[in-house]
Amino acid sequence: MNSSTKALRLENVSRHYDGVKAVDDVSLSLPPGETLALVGPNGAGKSTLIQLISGVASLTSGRIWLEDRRIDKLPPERIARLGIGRSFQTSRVFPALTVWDSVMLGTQARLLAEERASGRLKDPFSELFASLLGTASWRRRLQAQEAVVQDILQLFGERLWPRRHQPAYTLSYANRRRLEIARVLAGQPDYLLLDEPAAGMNPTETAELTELLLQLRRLHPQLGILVVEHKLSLVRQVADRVIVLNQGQILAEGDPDEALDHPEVVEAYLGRVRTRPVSSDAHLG
Ligand SMILES: Nc1ncnc2c1ncn2[C@@H]1O[C@H](COP(=O)(O)OP(=O)(O)OP(=O)(O)O)[C@@H](O)[C@H]1O
Repeated sequence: MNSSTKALRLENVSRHYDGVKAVDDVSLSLPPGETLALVGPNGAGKSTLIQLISGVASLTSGRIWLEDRRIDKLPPERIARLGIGRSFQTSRVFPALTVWDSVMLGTQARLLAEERASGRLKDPFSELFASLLGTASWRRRLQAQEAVVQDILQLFGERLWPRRHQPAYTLSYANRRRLEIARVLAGQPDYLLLDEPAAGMNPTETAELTELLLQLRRLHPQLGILVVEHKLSLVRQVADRVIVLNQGQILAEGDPDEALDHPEVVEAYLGRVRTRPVSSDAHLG
């Protein structure tokens, strides 16, 4: 979430699996500060696109850029250190770590990137000695990390803060999903990629998540968010722009109402042309 954020660009990106065109010649751009929602039926290629951007899957063809830097050949940890943080479709928290420690761990991505950029990257032994001796610089860094963790946990209201000393395995499903988002935010990414963050959440939890995303936008106006989501009430409230994927290709693009109510989109999902807008939480899957 630093001020020098650069645009994320996909140029003619494809990923094929044994003849299946999971993503087929997709070009898109996400500038800093924009929230872009990716919607489409099951199997449209949405998760694959997130896998490709985050380096978890490799491209069959095309290029991905962070401004003028090509990132599609980089491993996932390098991409994360460049400021692209992602959550997974199924929660990936470490069950035995406490909520606090899980989010603390998330602060490492940005820290490593900053130290590397400034040439102050510490080797593991000097790190260990600094922590054992409790040096002033080590204490300052710890305090800064703790302040980040506290701010992030408090974003989630009463959901995570009172549970900060509990191990993740004791959390409810919705809280584990919140924790995963908190851990990604702790890396202070410039881009946040969220894969179905509201999956499995009830309407109250979905409304809370919607409010959280709106609050994030207010607090971090430079943060670019790419959210894959089937729950259209959330999409309509948080997205500046929507891209509809179908069979790996872009079917429609525009502001939420324009894209979601496009007759071809409605027909692709519902098999008929509607005269009224797609209901707010129609499931496109
Ligand atoms: N690792 C893989 N190996 C083979 N096929 C894959 C792989 N990953 C994805 N696919 C195929 O690529 C297509 C797109 O899948 P993807 O998971 O990206 O869709 P999606 O839009 O995210 O769907 P959903 O909404 O159900 O999560 C599907 O046909 C899927 O079976």
